[in-house]
Amino acid sequence: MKTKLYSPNTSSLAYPVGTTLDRFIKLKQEEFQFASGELSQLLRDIALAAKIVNRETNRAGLANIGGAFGQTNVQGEEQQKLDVIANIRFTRALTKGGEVCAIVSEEDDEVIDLQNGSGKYVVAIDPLDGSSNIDVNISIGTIFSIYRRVTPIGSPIQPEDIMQPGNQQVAAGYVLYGSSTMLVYTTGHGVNGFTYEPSLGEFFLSHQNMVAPSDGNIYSVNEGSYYQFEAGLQEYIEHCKAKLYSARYIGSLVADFHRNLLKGGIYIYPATQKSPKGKLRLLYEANALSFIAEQAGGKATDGHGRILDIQPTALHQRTPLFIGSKNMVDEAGNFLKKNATTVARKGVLVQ
Ligand SMILES: O=P(O)(O)OC[C@H]1O[C@](O)(COP(=O)(O)O)[C@@H](O)[C@@H]1O
Ligand SMILES: [Mg+2]
Ligand SMILES: [Mg+2]
Repeated sequence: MKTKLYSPNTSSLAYPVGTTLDRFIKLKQEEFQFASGELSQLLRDIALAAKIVNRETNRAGLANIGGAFGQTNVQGEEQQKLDVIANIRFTRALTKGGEVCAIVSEEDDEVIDLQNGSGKYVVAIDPLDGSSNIDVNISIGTIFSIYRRVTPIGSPIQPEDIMQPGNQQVAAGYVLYGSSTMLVYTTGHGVNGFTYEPSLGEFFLSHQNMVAPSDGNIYSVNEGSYYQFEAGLQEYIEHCKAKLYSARYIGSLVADFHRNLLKGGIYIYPATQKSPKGKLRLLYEANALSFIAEQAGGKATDGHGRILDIQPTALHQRTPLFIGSKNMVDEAGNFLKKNATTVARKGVLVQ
């Protein structure tokens, strides 16, 4: 019997599979009559740094750049050597690129003011996400958000340039250093993914117009903290089990998010007794992925309201995150609403 080879239906795709990231960015820019090209260049700068971090990640075990750096960051978390290296690589690329005036990074206590009079953009970045997974060879990532500064270009940076809600992002993306390395981004016109071909040193369009399934059967939450979850969430998790959903949790937000974006599912990092505001950071983790989720037709909340509408009040602010397939995020929210007590049914008090 002859085997029928799988061939994707490419008739609805606007760009050929295999278009390079550079070319894609250029073609996209041409679609917007007044685009100046600076945002395009900024995306290229990020892609370049991602290639370098990809190389460092791949050789971490050989080049003595795995393991702890020996210091803690502003959130009191132990920095890994690769956290520091990735931070240097991305901030260097953004500084040299010339389009950025300020950077907020997980690894820096304060805003990095680049003193760049012509920089129009502010970038918030988690240079290396899931860093506890580096030394055990499990997928890690980078997450970035891009904002246009709101005060006049050339004037000193002001807090309102930095503390913008996620609904003001002009672009956001992530890099997944996984079984292959991918860059996924949005500029508010859908979501596209590019796979890195290391021998050619290029990202190629592989996932055009990504669409999040509106339903799914994967739930991703650190169930080790179950006894610290509020009652409504405990009930939602039991509902997932009753429905025989699959539990999948890598412990790298980018990887967990990416899987659920492709397959359908929900990722939850809720408030716990240990972390009453959750663990994830609004500015450089939740906002970017929420923008991407919405652009792909998914949803992101803090369990109650839209992540992208949260007005930040602190640079390293944390937020609970419920993100992924729209119907699943809605359903989880309904469980929280139905049982609004913050007391766990089994276990301890959350607040
Ligand atoms: O171990 P936990 O508490 O489940 O936390 C896992 C979460 O923490 C993070 O690792 C935080 O990211 P960083 O590595 O950038 O600090 C997320 O990627 C991940 O989803
Ligand atoms: Mg992170
Ligand atoms: Mg990090």
